Amino acid sequence: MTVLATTGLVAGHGGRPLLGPLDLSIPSGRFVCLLGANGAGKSTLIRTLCAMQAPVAGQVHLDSEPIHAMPAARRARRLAVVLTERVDGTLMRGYELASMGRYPYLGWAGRLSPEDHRIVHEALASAGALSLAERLVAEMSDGERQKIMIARALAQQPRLLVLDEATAFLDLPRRVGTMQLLLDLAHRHGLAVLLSTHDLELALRYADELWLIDGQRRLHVGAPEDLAIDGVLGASFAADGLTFDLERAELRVGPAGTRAIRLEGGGLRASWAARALERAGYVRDPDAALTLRADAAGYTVAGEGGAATCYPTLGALVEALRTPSSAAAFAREPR
Ligand SMILES: Nc1ncnc2c1ncn2[C@@H]1O[C@H](COP(=O)(O)OP(=O)(O)OP(=O)(O)O)[C@@H](O)[C@H]1O
Repeated sequence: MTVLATTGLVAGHGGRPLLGPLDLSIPSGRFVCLLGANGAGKSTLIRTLCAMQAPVAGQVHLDSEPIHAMPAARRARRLAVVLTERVDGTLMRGYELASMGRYPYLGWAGRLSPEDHRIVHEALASAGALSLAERLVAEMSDGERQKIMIARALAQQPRLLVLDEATAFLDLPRRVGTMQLLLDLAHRHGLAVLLSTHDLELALRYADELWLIDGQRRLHVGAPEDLAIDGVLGASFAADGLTFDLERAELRVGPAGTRAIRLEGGGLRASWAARALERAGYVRDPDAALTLRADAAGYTVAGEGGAATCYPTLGALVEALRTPSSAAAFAREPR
């Protein structure tokens, strides 16, 4: 079921178009990641989708209702937004801040019912923030505060959860944890989730769908794997001098290596040896005269003539390959 839909949406500032026209949609249960370079227009699009700014043209519908005309309280019961901006009310404790998510549901007295408290508790648990309930928000780390903000958003019981660079200040384990949480919220709880991020590799791994803004401010939509195979990902990053490695699903600075080497062996040692070779400026070529054998004995480099040198670690191998004298010696091995 479609939660968010746009028709002919043009997003921009002061009547000047930046992106669009866009026909986008997010059904319930889908986790979408919005990617694009600095200044591509991610925040502009997110703010427009969430009715925080007016569209230059077109419409945004939330549950089939035009979002820009929706009364704020009703919108807040369906849409929760997590921004990177610092929160006010830092004298609050975690529980109090999370419970603000219930405000759109409270009557004139503004009292939380036992049911509201249960929902706040559940939201804190889902966001992995129960242990932060009694902590002062002012004394929380960025990552801890982010968890409370996600708990507050969940306490709103939204159908659509939108996060603008919500993982930006988190360390890697917490970024991975947040991505997993967002995926679970979509797949297990049926939320439609939209996250803008610069984290390409995590987005590739976790998103059901990518919205990718390229250098010409065109928006490409598709499953991460389809955008990779179609070359859209590669083309989008080429302008920044980056190469998208299709085999390994990651970005690389500059072109692939120039010296050819044949890699023998299997398992973990060989796959990590492949990475190390790339770092040392080598490309794998099954017909190359130079060979690296990765096995339990170590990493053995040999020219066609048979003279071989064994290195105990990949660090030692890369160092040798990078040293001009030994690289030249390998190259001189008789063919
Ligand atoms: N209030 C504003 N008025 C006019 N132009 C703006 C305004 N806010 C942003 N812009 C411009 O719109 C463009 C897109 O900005 P936006 O913040 O949407 O990009 P972004 O993709 O979120 O970037 P970043 O990754 O750096 O956060 C930029 O050129 C920016 O200067």
